[in-house]
Amino acid sequence: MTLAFSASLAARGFDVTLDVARGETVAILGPNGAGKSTALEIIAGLLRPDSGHAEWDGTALFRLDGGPRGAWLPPHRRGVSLLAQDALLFPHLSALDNVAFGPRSAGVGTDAARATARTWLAEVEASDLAAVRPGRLSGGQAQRVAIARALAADPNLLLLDEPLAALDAAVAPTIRRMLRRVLEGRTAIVVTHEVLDALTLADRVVVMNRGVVVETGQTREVLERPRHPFTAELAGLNLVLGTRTAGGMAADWGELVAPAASIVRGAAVAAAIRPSAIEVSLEPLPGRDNSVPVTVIDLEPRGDSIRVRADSLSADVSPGRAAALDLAPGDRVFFGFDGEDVSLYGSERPSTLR
Ligand SMILES: Nc1ncnc2c1ncn2[C@@H]1O[C@H](COP(=O)(O)OP(=O)(O)OP(=O)(O)O)[C@@H](O)[C@H]1O
Repeated sequence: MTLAFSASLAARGFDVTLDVARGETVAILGPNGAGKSTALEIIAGLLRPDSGHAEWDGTALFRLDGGPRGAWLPPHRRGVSLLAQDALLFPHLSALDNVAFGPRSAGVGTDAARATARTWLAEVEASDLAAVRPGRLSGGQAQRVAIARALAADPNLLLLDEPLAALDAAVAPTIRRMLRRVLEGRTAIVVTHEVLDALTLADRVVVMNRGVVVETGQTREVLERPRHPFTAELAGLNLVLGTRTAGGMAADWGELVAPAASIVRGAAVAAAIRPSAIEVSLEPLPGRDNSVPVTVIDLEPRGDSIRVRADSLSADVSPGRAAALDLAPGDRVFFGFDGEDVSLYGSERPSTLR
């Protein structure tokens, strides 16, 4: 591991261990207040944890575990560049000089620093903005310049805190594509609460909630086969935990029909079901492999569909279907889906939860 990090900070309920390998992009995914920014601030050296240690390639960034070998490297000596959520550009400097600021601070001469800055502006497809002052940049343009500025410091480790959150929906995809290219082969941690960012930018994902890591692994594997209810919620999937039976699985609220030939009976299993695969009906659905009686808890508009949250599962229906069913909280209805709509897998992830 290139970065080995472990820290706790009681005031923020934060207790996290994570690693990043050289050339790897790791996404930290989680809701507001999960501790994602706290992790970046501690790694960058802006915040001191109560205890813990972090090493980069064997060199201590900090070691606060007591004893005589304590260490605390100041932020500018860590080789870490943090693009914070509120990355402000210097208003009185052109985009080029904003990007040249890092190399200049490191002692590089003006011309050489500007040459470096031009390279990084080109890297983020913003060469044409070199002479423009920040006040005249759009949100997307300013973010390109801020990313170039973070890269121009030539960090070993790049930390990006919600790099796409402040951007218009129309601009985010082009910046996301640019970031994907820029991050290729770089060692980086990207904080996000968007599953799409994790899927497009990260090799591995660390899911956090309330200051702790709840799940980690290869991005696609974690998001398609969540083991933790919280990850399933982020991924927009129903997660059912239970035990493998002959025909599928036993959940605490009943039996689910699902194919999964390779999992032995009695094993702890998880099932993921897309809400859009579930049919909602006022009557039992004998034609479907599964017809689960549920109680509606609430209805929530989601894009062009309505999410029907029930006690055990959630289903997405069209607004027309929701109106036809005249659904309301407390209603008893049936959720129908077939075995082939259920993705069944072992619920343990022993090797990747590090
Ligand atoms: N400056 C601060 N002083 C004290 N507590 C803080 C401070 N900043 C954050 N916290 C608390 O620390 C916890 C973790 O917050 P943090 O900002 O790291 O979460 P986050 O996952 O980055 O959330 P967001 O997505 O909202 O940025 C929260 O309980 C938060 O209230």
